[in-house]
Amino acid sequence: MGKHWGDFQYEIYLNGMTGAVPRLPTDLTRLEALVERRLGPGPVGYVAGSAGNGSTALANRAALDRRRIVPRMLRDVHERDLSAEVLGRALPAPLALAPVGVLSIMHPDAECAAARAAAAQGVPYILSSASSTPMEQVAEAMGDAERWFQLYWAKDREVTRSFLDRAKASGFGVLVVTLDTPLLAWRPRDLDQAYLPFLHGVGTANYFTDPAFLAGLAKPVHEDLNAAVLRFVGMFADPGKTWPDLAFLRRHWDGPIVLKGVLHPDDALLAAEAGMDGVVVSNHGGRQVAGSVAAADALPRVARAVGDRLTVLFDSGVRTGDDVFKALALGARAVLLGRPYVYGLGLDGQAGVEHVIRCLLAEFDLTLALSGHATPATVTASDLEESPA
Ligand SMILES: Cc1cc2nc3c(=O)[nH]c(=O)nc-3n(C[C@H](O)[C@H](O)[C@H](O)COP(=O)(O)O)c2cc1C
Ligand SMILES: CCCCC(=O)C(=O)O
Repeated sequence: MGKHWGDFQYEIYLNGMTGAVPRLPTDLTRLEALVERRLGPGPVGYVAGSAGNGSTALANRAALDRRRIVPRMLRDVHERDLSAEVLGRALPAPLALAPVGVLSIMHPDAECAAARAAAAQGVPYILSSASSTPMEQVAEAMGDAERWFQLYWAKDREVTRSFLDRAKASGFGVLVVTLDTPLLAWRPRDLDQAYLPFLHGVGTANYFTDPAFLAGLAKPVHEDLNAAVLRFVGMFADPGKTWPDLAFLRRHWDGPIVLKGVLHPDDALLAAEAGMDGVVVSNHGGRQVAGSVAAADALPRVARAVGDRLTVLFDSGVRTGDDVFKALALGARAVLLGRPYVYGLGLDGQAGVEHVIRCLLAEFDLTLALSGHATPATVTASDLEESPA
């Protein structure tokens, strides 16, 4: 039997009774305001911000809020097991930390702290290509814990191939290829603050330590940072890529490949035909296409289209345990969590990320039980109803 994540609530109550109040709020939607007070509008604006007027991020929330759980009673939820099999891996819960770049703007221990927190809780950590720490260092911080690598599919084939080789050698088992960021979207909050970390060489660590990337520079990075940044900006992604190009990745990666940023059912079918193992139904947390379909609205259509052919994962807007429940009911096998863990990192480093993971899974465990389920596997579409708009 798995551990009961919900028991975390008693730990918090007992700590509180002995005078040790929890350091961070347990309602994760309160973290953003706290971290903004601590770190200021530039970094937090970058994390919290989204594309255009923010309509997609709002739609992500609305699509989850509109769906309501219809709890069932008297179904023996005394013993519960949150574990889930995802891409051949036994996970303690249907959760992974989403790939988020440039974490050094939140905390000096950056990706290593987030990765250690994920490892301590047994949750897979997905390292961004755009991390502020080289992948080898993050891997070392994680011991043998479950880690996945997110690829920004570079224009330069040699850099892509080198990233895959390095990720493999560093023990990353699943490749997550992000498709929705061939260009950076129009992001007014960052534009108005003139804040883009990459232009200062932040979030470029994997590139600036890569032999294939460095081979394209006339001078070492420390002698001409501008040239290095320009090379990064010009090649980190490739708007010219099309579906047949996936054959290259399939040839060079033995493990599971998951395509992140799929919203149209036809794209999910193309992913299956290209020999991929899964998709993440995601609109990048509303950061790419303003006016896009909400991720939770796209999810059931994608899940229905692919059936058992692909593993369907979900992110964009998950903030609570009931959101995790709803995503599973809409057809996801597991969810990725983005901004909340980044705020936890900004507020309290590794401990802050662990706090966020434990709160989310405690709330999920209790929601599951109180809705009549002892395991995520029994949650289906019939557990939800859509409230009238
Ligand atoms: C600051 C920030 C940086 C991100 N960087 C990446 C990245 O490097 N690669 C990627 O695939 N997704 C990236 N994402 C998107 C997340 O992986 C994820 O899709 C999104 O945050 C999920 O939405 P949520 O924040 O509402 O949970 C980033 C998101 C944020 C907020
Ligand atoms: C250069 C890639 C940007 C990182 C990212 O994915 C985001 O800010 O959403």
